[in-house]
Amino acid sequence: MCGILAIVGRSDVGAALYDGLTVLQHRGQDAAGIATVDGARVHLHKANGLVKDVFNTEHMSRLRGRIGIAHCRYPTAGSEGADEAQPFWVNSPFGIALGHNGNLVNTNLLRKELFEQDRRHINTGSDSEVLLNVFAHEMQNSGSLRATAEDAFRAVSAVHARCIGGYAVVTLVLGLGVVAFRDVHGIRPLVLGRRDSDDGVEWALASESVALDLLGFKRERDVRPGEGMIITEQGELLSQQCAEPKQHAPCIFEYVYLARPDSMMEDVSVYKARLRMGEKLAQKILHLRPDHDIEAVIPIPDTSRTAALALAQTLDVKYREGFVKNRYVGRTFIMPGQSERVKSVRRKLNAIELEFRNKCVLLVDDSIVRGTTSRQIIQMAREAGARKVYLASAAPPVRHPNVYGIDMPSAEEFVAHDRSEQEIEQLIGADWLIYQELDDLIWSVSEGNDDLNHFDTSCFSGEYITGIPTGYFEDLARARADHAKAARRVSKG
Ligand SMILES: O=P(O)(O)OC[C@H]1O[C@H](OP(=O)(O)OP(=O)(O)O)[C@H](O)[C@@H]1O
Ligand SMILES: NC(=O)CC[C@H](N)C(=O)O
Ligand SMILES: [Mg+2]
Repeated sequence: MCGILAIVGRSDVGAALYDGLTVLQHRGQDAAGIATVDGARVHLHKANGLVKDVFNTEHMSRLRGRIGIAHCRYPTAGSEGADEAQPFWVNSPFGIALGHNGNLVNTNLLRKELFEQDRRHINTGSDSEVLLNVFAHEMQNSGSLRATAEDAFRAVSAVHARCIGGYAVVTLVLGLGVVAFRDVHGIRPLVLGRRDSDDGVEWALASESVALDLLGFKRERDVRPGEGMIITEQGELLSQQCAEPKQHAPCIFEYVYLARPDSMMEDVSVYKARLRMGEKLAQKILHLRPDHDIEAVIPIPDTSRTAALALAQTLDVKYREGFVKNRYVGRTFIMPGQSERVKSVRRKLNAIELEFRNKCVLLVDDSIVRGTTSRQIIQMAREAGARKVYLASAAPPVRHPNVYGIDMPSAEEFVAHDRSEQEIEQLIGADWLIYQELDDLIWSVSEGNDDLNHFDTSCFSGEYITGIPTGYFEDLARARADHAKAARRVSKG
């Protein structure tokens, strides 16, 4: 779930794009990039690494211009290499740069079509490069000498007709401005913000509203599923629906784990949704064991904190910070390799013994995916002297791959794959394991917005709203399972 950002300002935007990326860092830790337009020139810098390591003063001084886009990457397709960092760039037609959050499921077919019909060469394994070339080809089809808004809306319509999957996209089109769009189901997020400066109105688009907050933009609204949005170089905002309305289905995992709690998505506060998840989970616990013996509720930092707090309050049990997080270690789940993830849990979290000794504790996590975190954390709680260790997950068991922008490609890697809850409980070594019900999770989010009642819940339910081409899951697992990534790293030396 990469982070994307675009700004059409009245003065240089390089520094603002950098700052905005730093608060989207939790969405992608592998690579980062910024592209700006400076007159008739595009300046682009991208590389592997965290935002703070990718850009130095010299790079920033070259990123001139009052229009730009930015990206931080968490790969879901192709390799982890620097050549697949974003924004991607094509010089024909017009000069177009693109940043993409999401994942396409018909990349192979598109790749073939681009080569055989559209005569375009794709240089990497990235689905985003394919998406850019579909958009560029459709822009080229217009035959215009200069890019127009009509051409761009037509190209967005064609992208919606050709591309299947999850995508929130920001592009820079030289001579026109920023063109942004979201897939027809609105699986991946994109929000618009406005800032009034002395020189006129300025616009920003971001994966999460937290980036708008930081930069002083007021959140206006989410980009609609299937909508095309253009902010011209002159700062005019144009919008058009570029696809027939389909079932709106934002990714529910954004609310569980991906997004920052201080973000608003689809007019729902992520923080409040997580509080409701905690309340629902507590109700389930009280229903199953009205006379439970839980003495303390302890979150597994960071993301589960909010849900754990509400859970403790609803249970009327003490909330305790039993694990301290090393603030210099990033998110473990979005690291590319399993051995790295395993090592990181220990490096990241340390137990405060006092909070565990002789106690019956309920640990809370937002989700259990591969079980990397829970297995180790339960063991740490026991080593710290806990009498009993229960574990509650604010999300239901993850049993199916995610194909829309979260790197969960292979069901066999999930601890819940082909296992009952009781078997998982045993495997991770918990005395009791409680999962959220899917209906309760859906309620927790939809309660924040009356118009929102459907979500992409594929990794819990196995239902894929876009339909999935035959053979896709097999290809995905073959290309992106942990062992495949490890083999790629070895062969690269
Ligand atoms: O079952 P697993 O495969 O371990 O995945 C789930 C864990 O990974 C995430 O934490 P992460 O460390 O990535 O980020 P956080 O600090 O935001 O909680 C998530 O919050 C769970 O704790
Ligand atoms: N997580 C994402 O949004 C990934 C974007 C794109 N599929 C890539 O791999 O770069
Ligand atoms: Mg976590």
